[in-house]
Amino acid sequence: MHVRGALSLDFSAESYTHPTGTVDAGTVIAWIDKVGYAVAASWSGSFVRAAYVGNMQFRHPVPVDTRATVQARVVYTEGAQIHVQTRLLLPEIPDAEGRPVVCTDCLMVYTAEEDGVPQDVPVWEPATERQAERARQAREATGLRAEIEGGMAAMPFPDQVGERDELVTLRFLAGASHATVGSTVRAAAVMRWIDEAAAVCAARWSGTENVVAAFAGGVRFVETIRVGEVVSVDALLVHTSARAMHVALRVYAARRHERQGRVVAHSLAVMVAPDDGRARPVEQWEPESEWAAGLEEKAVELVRLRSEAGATWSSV
Ligand SMILES: CC(=O)SCCNC(=O)CCNC(=O)[C@H](O)C(C)(C)COP(=O)(O)OP(=O)(O)OC[C@H]1O[C@@H](n2cnc3c(N)ncnc32)[C@H](O)[C@@H]1OP(=O)(O)O
Repeated sequence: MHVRGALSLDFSAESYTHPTGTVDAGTVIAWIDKVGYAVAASWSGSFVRAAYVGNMQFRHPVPVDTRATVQARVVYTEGAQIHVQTRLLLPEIPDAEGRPVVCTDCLMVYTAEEDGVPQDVPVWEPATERQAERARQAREATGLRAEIEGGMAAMPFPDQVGERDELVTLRFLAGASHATVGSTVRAAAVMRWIDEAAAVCAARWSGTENVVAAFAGGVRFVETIRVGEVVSVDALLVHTSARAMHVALRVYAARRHERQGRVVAHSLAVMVAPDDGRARPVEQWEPESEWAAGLEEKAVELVRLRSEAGATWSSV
């Protein structure tokens, strides 16, 4: 049955493009964005742009050559914004209750635009109690998100790091294959670059090639990136717990003849080195300067706030 404002699509990754046997977070996010985008665009009847990609707890790996279903539905609208709840499940793999295992879920916020100008969208009217509850949660999450975003923007990245600090910068050229309508780069492409930079940073620190994202703390897109621009992603290790690495991420874009990039997005990720399906212990990192200690404290608090926001969201 077709429900307006909702869509479900199936995906599968092949083993020759994913030699580790499981699907990377960048690909998973690209699938989720495809379905979320389609739902938001069909709801608004216009072009939409991702303004925010919510927190994702990656609870279960997605194996290659296995059907993965992404479901998305509108849960709230406000002016030009469309809030879309998404989740990825594996119909062929049952959880403890015999239902398809849910690998991750996430809230996406899209803005409807016409020639770069935000356009109000038809109002989403909840028809059931559960829909009303989800709309209420989305409305409330807006306030918490603003608090988190303020904290992210205030996180100072250092100009220079110490010897024991792990800072990785990856650079990409935004190409036509990364673009959406209007020659700006898709959210999913930025998310993939962020995941790749976080993975290299965590791999270097842990000394193991196989690292995966256990948690991706939402991405706030501050500005658009245009095709042809040079995109740099800074990934900085800011905290270790016994088995996990917190990585702060900042994305810059610059026209190719410019040296100084502008900040276009920021995020936080929790990476682990899995061994037989469980995270294994990692070497501990200690902040060696005042700024590093400040950054660590802030990052841990933000990941906690973000995890809480995600947990509240997924409980309905
Ligand atoms: C949908 C997708 O799968 S996208 C693809 C990319 N990601 C993946 O494939 C990962 C899929 N998930 C998995 O395979 C498993 O959940 C694993 C390997 C990540 C983790 O397995 P477990 O060891 O059982 O997970 P567990 O919940 O104990 O967490 C491991 C560590 O990460 C930390 N961690 C996980 N999520 C968070 C979070 N949101 N905030 C802070 N720390 C976190 C835990 O605290 C723990 O560290 P600690 O022991 O130092 O406290």
